[in-house]
Amino acid sequence: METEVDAIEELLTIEAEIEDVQDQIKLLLERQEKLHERQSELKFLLEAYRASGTGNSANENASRSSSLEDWSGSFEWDSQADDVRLNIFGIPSYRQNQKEIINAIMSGRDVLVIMAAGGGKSLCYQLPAILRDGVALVISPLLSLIQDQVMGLTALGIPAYMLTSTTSKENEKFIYKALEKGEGELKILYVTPEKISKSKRFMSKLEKCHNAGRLSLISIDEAHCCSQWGHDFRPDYKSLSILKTQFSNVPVVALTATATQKVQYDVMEMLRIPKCVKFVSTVNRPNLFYTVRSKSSIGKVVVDEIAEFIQESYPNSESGIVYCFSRKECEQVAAELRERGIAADYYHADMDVNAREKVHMRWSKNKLQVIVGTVEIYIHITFNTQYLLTVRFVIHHSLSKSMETYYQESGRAGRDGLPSECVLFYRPADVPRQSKRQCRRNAFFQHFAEPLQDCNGMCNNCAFCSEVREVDVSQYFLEVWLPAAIAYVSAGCSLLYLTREDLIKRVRLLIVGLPVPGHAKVMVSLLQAMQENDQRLTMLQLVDKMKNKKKELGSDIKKEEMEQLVIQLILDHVFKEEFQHTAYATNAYVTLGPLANQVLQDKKIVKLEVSSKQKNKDDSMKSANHSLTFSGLELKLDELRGELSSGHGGIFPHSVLSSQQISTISSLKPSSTQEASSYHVDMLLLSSYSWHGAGWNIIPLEKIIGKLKTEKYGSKILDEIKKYTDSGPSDNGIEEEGSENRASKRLKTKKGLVVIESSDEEL
Ligand SMILES: Nc1ncnc2c1ncn2[C@@H]1O[C@H](COP(=O)(O)OP(=O)(O)OP(=O)(O)O)[C@@H](O)[C@H]1O
Ligand SMILES: [Mg+2]
Repeated sequence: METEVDAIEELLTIEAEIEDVQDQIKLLLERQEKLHERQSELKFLLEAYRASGTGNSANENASRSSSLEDWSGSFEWDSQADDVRLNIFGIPSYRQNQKEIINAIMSGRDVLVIMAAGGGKSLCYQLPAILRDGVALVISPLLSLIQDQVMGLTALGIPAYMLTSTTSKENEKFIYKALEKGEGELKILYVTPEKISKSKRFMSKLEKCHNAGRLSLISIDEAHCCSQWGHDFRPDYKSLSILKTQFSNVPVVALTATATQKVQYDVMEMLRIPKCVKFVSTVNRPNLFYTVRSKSSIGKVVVDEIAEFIQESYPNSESGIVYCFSRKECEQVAAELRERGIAADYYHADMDVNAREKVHMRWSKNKLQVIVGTVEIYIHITFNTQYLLTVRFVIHHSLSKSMETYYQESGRAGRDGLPSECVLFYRPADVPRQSKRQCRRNAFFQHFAEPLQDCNGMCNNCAFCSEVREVDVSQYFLEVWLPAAIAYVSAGCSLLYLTREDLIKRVRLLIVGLPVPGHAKVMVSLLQAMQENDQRLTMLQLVDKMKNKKKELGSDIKKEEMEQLVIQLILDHVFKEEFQHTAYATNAYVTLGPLANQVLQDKKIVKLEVSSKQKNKDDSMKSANHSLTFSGLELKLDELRGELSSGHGGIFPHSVLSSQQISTISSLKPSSTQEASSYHVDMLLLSSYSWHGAGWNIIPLEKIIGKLKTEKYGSKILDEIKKYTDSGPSDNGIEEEGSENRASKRLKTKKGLVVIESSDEEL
């Protein structure tokens, strides 16, 4: 005879099984979505092949086999490349894929590079540009980016020029002569895409350069601008297709930090490089700590929290960016941050050039700690990237327009590879899309179709557990479910004659009490009714309409919870989002999804996750304080690079010594400029973080910063080290650590599970 306990047990088993089935459905739906996406990409690609007449199996085979080629082996230019890398660029070792990309370009192949922001894409084309004979043409979307690159290269003694509206007549003459006649020293020439599409004169000079065999390579930076599917489509990038047509034997290198599969195909098609070798590095930025915080609906409270976060985490005025939704909001937030004692100013497209330049200057001289910018298109690249190298935190006061944009914007933090933070203030009302309670960086992996990687506790969900209570909103609250089931069984109903499905149905009917359907069902019915009347609703409109259903619901549910419910329904495929793009905005509508009927027919349980401990989030924010500050010798070297940069025509301090180089020098404390022993120093450098301290000062400075910088600044740097070491050990008597080590140790001890060990990414 079945007892009450048996029935409850069986009920629980069924519940678990149903959940399991639902999870599987969810996975299958996700898979279906991916397959659809891939299907449309392939169709698109085939069309493109047919249109450009390049679609034949030989090409496809060539493209496929290219990915099998080994680009990491030995090549004749290896030692020359190593020499340029270290002695001109001052870079001690390659990062992931850099060597392979350089080898492919040097072999004359077209290349597509997808590499994270700050991953080191520039070196991939700049190094071959130096090694190959002739002039390399670089197309970059913005003047400020171009100025930034040319200034950096000039500081390294590389003959780089730009041909833009700001180029002097004298330089223009020099450039044209160099292109036409090969006179003068010109290795890298930067232009905007408009130069290609609009200047016949330039194109004819370029043709002459090519005819004389002097066009060494063509590099297209921020290549996602080619694609209408990308977040920064630039019509002028379309005209770049002419380059491969006209200069078919010159290798084309397309580089971008963000490109979904669709965008990648678009870029290949647009630039006519179907046989290119593709290098996709992970989107992961292991040095960035991601936090999502709930955002108060009261503006002042949000600014209070931002100010408190900055002051507590970055007391030494480390730089950061705050992104806001509108220009007005930018100005307001900047003013409110100033009122709270933070050196902040706004930066947006409506400002005149002088005002913007002023902000640049104050920022570069460390007079401004925070730039408040708009999340509008281009902001992430309009700002001179050299200033961004030492950005320690990026705060989103408002959500970005898309995942790509968020990745780009937040990726402005920690471009020097050192620990940095990205904080997103989120209200469900901002946009109906949110990652579930899962690892924050998984959202990137999923979006860019990359296999999941370990977060290493570098986001607030993985680093700090928070208590989550699940509430069943499909019918009625979970708390009512079991007691009612027990009551039903106790009432003496014989359940033995019922099928499992019947059992569930009946128990549900009893719990629901028929006239009181759950919130999820009411919401789905409401949306269905609206759709039947051809009306579209945004999330806010839907939530608003739900307020009128209070009677039907029989209980109160807060607006925020209602918003959260919409999101949960989207995640559960009960609803789906539909985006409508206009020139100025993207409208997001909520529509019925594939599982809507399941809810209407009481076949699907919707559980709402309600965080019961807000405090955890706040604690996590405080614990996430792992700001990077210089101390001891690092501070001295930081001051020295400031002096040297202003003494060398106002170049960026970073061009003299990068923060990583400062860190390495402070750890290794070299005592000579040149090598005196036959150690395999590269190996030592790779492991320097664990071996720093007494005894390793046999490593010459030249091996850390390269010949060129050593010649220019070596004696001053060694003087500084000597002065510092002669003045005795630090006050507290503890062996000094590199800032990176301090930061990672702090992370380790505070959170118990965060590991940022030195890796091949870090030196
Ligand atoms: N192998 C390396 N080791 C150390 N630092 C490197 C290495 N390669 C590049 N860098 C440095 O990393 C920083 C970022 O490089 P770069 O500007 O090329 O990034 P990017 O990939 O073009 O990023 P973005 O998408 O933001 O333009 C620069 O300071 C560069 O000198
Ligand atoms: Mg770049």
